[in-house]
Amino acid sequence: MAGENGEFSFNSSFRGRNGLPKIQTHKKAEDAETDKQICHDDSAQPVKAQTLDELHSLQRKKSAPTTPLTATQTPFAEEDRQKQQLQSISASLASLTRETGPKVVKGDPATRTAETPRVSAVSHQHHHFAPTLNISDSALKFTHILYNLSPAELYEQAIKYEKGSFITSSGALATLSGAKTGRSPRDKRVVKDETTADDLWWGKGSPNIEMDEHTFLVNRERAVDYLCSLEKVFVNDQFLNWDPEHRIKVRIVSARAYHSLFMHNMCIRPTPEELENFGTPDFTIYNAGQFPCNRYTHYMTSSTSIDLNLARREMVILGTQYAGEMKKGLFGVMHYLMPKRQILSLHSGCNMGKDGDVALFFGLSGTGKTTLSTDHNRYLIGDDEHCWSENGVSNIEGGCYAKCVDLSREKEPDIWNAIKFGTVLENVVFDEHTREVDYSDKSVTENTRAAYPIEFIPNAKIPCVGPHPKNVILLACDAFGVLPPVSKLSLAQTMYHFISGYTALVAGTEDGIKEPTATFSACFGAAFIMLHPTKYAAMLAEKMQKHGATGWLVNTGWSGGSYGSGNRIKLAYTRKIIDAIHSGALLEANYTTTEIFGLEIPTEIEGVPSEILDPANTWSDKDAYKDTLLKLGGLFKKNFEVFLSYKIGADNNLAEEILAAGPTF
Ligand SMILES: Nc1ncnc2c1ncn2[C@@H]1O[C@H](COP(=O)(O)OP(=O)(O)O)[C@@H](O)[C@H]1O
Ligand SMILES: C=C(OP(=O)(O)O)C(=O)O
Ligand SMILES: [Ca+2]
Ligand SMILES: [Mn+2]
Repeated sequence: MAGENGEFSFNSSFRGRNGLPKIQTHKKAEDAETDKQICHDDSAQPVKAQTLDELHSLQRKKSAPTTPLTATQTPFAEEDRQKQQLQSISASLASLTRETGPKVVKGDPATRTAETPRVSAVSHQHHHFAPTLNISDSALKFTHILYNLSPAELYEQAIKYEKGSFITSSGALATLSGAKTGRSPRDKRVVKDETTADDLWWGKGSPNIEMDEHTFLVNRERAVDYLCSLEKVFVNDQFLNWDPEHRIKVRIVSARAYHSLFMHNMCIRPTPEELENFGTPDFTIYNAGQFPCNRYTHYMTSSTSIDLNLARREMVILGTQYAGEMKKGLFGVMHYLMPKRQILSLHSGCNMGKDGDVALFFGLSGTGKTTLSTDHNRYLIGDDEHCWSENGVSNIEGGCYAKCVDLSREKEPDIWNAIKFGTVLENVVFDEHTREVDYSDKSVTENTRAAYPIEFIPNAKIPCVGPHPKNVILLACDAFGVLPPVSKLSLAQTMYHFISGYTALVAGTEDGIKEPTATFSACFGAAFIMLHPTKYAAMLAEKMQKHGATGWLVNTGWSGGSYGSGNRIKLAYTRKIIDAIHSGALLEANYTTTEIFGLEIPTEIEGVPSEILDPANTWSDKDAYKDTLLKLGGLFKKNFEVFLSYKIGADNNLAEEILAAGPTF
């Protein structure tokens, strides 16, 4: 109701002429009876606290011990275990040139009591080396360790201490990744030593830019010194790979709650029991994100450096806070460790039908792995990184990392609904007051992202493992608009397109890409593979043959013209195409063969207009179509030249067949 001065208020009639009604302090006699039925403020038990501090201390209680103490486990054993854990963290953070590990203590420095923290766990380590004169200042201070905090605790840390952290209307934690909003592949370095010199893929086309051991140690020291100089660091101990036989233990040391929550979501979360018995990690990341590398350091070409040392089983991150760097960095490690065990690592999404039919979705960034593997009618095994072993497929990760640009509830409901409490939302724009996210707003970056635990998808398959794949779908986002929406591939064609790894890089995921650019990225993930592409290709061919998987090429890119004149194929059509692959219907369809690429294309698919199945039909300018087709064919041929001299598999027949499976003209 509007008041005299036009101001708006509720219930203005409730107010007396002179403002608020008077409070009655004396009970009237007739009120006494009804009074007994009214629950009074003081009728409940008083709280068992004498002071406000005491009251607050009642609010929180320690988690119950997760592993019941057995006869052989005394409380002292528990203390020993805690000691070992802190010693292990201290060792992880050790300077390589001064004292051993720093004095670490668990807990938030903001909530510590006035007395000196108890560090019995670690300080005795220093005593092996009698107190020396060259002890440094850093040895005198404590580094507080925030160890495997829960999402709720990480939210509080982020909101209290990290600028740009906010809770959105759906409960997700919005955060900014800083100056870098995508990966920096040109700043990745790998230590070349006696082993890796022979094992890894180096040179033209390889993502492995070399650095020497010494320079790695320089950067490691820089990162560790930075982290130890902080009052507190976050430590996550987690797993990679849902295949229990080939599980890898990873430790992530980072400076930001954002990074800790991101990895909490993306890696496999240990149960409390698994965490108690975690022991020594197999691999450690030092993420000193906001701290740059030194450009006077050998091999450094910018202020960003992501350094991998396989012998030390360590990775150092300097000068980028983009969290995807950690996830994809570990993926690189798996691309080395798994093939050594005869397990194929895959840059693919993966899902499974009700009848147990598994499909893999290979593709570079932005081609649809996450979108298409998240399918309401199928079980999600994972959206991005998998292993294919003798046991079948397993997800490497414990979460998904979805693009949010133009995200819509209607088109991608499962991803939309996964953006809730616990999810990290990177670089999105939201309303200051309502905290509603505007997914169409690209003011910060095109590469807005959501990282959530896989169980936020309702039909996730937990544990994230499945039988051998039936369909291998290669996704390409063709910005030229000449690749058919779907083609059935022979094994040789599958290998040809797998090794080629064609797509158009769309703006966002990699730093510096502003408009779609044709790229070839071997194995649909050259930025992450460690061995020569033919090693992975040979393993894929062997596995597909052995398990009778069918290969498909799906263009999720343009139709009816190139980028600029045509349009991106409707997601609804791509989903229908994928449905027909899963159901087996597409295997039964009639096919014709295209010119130049020699691709077999179906004439009909339920729910998809037949005329779009052959791109030749969709271009109004037929000459432009042919020219563009030849242009792309030429790019494929040129790209494949470097692979001509390589042998694939045991005999060389496959290599010849593969070459013949490419464009011919
Ligand atoms: N026809 C289509 N098929 C797949 N994705 C599409 C299609 N049209 C538009 N998109 C959009 O393209 C993006 C695909 O990205 P994403 O699934 O995250 O790729 P990846 O996981 O391979 O990096 C999503 O934002 C999706 O909404
Ligand atoms: C995290 C990434 O994955 P994708 O874009 O393939 O989902 C990335 O490439 O940085
Ligand atoms: Ca993805
Ligand atoms: Mn990916």
